[in-house]
Amino acid sequence: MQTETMPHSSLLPLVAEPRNPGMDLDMQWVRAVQANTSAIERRASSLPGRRSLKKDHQAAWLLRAVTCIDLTTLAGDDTVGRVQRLCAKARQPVRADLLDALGMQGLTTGAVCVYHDMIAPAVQALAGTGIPVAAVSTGFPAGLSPFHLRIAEIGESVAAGAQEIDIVISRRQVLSGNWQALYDEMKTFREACGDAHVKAILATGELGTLRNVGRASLVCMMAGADFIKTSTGKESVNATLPVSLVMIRAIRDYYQRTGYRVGYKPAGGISKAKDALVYLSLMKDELGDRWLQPDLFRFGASSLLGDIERQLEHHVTGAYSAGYRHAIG
Ligand SMILES: O=C[C@H](O)COP(=O)(O)O
Repeated sequence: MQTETMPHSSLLPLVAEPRNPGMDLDMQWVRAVQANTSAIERRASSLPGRRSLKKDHQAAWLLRAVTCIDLTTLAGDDTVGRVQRLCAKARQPVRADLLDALGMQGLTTGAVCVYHDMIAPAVQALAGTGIPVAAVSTGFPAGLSPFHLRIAEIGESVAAGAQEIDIVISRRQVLSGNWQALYDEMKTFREACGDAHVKAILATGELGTLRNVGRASLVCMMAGADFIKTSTGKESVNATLPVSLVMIRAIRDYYQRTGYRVGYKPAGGISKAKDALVYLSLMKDELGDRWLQPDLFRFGASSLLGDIERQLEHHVTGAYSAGYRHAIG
């Protein structure tokens, strides 16, 4: 978690258009949030074909992906029973016979992610496992409830046992270029979370441009976000590779300039094992192995685990390579 002192707020004006484009620091920061759309889209389109994760270690990478899933249910008809079943899956995400065949044990998902009302049953079902409960908050998914209620919601979710809080930012602050207001909002959310980790959901599908995505990423990191997250899963466009590239590079720039490691959570519409491998490959290429751990990388996904388990089954019954252990580390 970042410190409470928010040492980087003085950099906030640099997110706006540079008044003095000749200044070196201005240019560096502004470059970090400018998105060269065609270059990003070219690079993103080549990602699925890349081979930075070795194919014969694919089972290991899929197991790694499992440890990075925020196993999610965010439906209006969620019940205690459904959440209990989800938690049972988080505790044992892959069938025991498959894990045995792969020589693995003790595998769990990164977290379980639910609405506020489902925190208590999730905490109970996960007791003693060390698997944290993440709660979506602040009027998720639109984030348009009265501000004091959004703050109160965070407090209630932390009191109910959520160790991670996924807040939604006010998209209008981005769309109107009101970076100070976005910073203040994020900082207030950060403070309300106390010791809980805070993930800032940008709802990138509603931010208009990649440049806005880059700037909003930077502002949220400056204001103390532990993770930046693409989407609620409820927008019409959710996690995409171009958006991910922009956000990941903002994380890299922020780390290089401040020494703070901020995590990344693509969310919404990620349901195929091969997509998970592309995201892991992107993280490895752009940020390195440190960002392949669950404290710095999560998938927000409700149905990804099922496909991963199916692919692992194929792997065990088919072309399983004993070399996978080297990759799991
Ligand atoms: O944050 C998680 C997302 O809401 C999950 O989206 P999904 O149901 O498309 O996997």
